[in-house]
Amino acid sequence: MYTVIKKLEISAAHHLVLDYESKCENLHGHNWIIYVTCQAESLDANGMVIDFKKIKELIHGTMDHHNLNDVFDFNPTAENIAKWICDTVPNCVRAEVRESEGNTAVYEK
Ligand SMILES: Nc1nc2c(c(=O)[nH]1)N=C([C@H](O)[C@H](O)COP(=O)(O)OP(=O)(O)OP(=O)(O)O)CN2
Ligand SMILES: [Zn+2]
Repeated sequence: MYTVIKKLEISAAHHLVLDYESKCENLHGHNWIIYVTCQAESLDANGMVIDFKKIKELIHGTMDHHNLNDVFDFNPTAENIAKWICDTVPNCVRAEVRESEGNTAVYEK
C-alpha cells in the first residue's frame, strides 16, 4: 500500500451554528493546519497516489481566505470539514483538521 500525506496551511473564517450559546457563533478566523492522507494499492501512470498539487488545489483553492459559511452548505465544524475533505479528495482515507494547537478533528474512511 502506498501512502501520501499532504500538509496544508489555510487562513479562513467561520462561525458555528449551535443549539447553545457560544462565542463560536460569532464570525472568527483560524489558521487551520490540515493533514490529508491518501492511499492506493498501485500507482498511477505518473508514479503517484495523487499529485500533492491536486490536493492543494481542491482544498486550499476552496477554503483559503474564504468565509467557510459561504463556501459550504453544512455547519463548518472541524469534524464536518474533515469529512468533506475525505469525500472530495480522490483516494483520501484520513483527514486531520486542526483549528488550533489544542483543537483537532479527524475523519477516517
Ligand atoms: N467538536 C468541536 N468543537 C468545537 C469546534 C469544532 O469544530 N468541533 N469549533 C469551535 C470553534 O471553531 C472555536 O473557534 C474554537 O474556539 P477556541 O477558542 O479555539 O477553543 P476553546 O474554546 O477550546 O479555547 P482554548 O482556549 O483554545 O482552549 C468550538 N468547539
Ligand atoms: Zn472556530
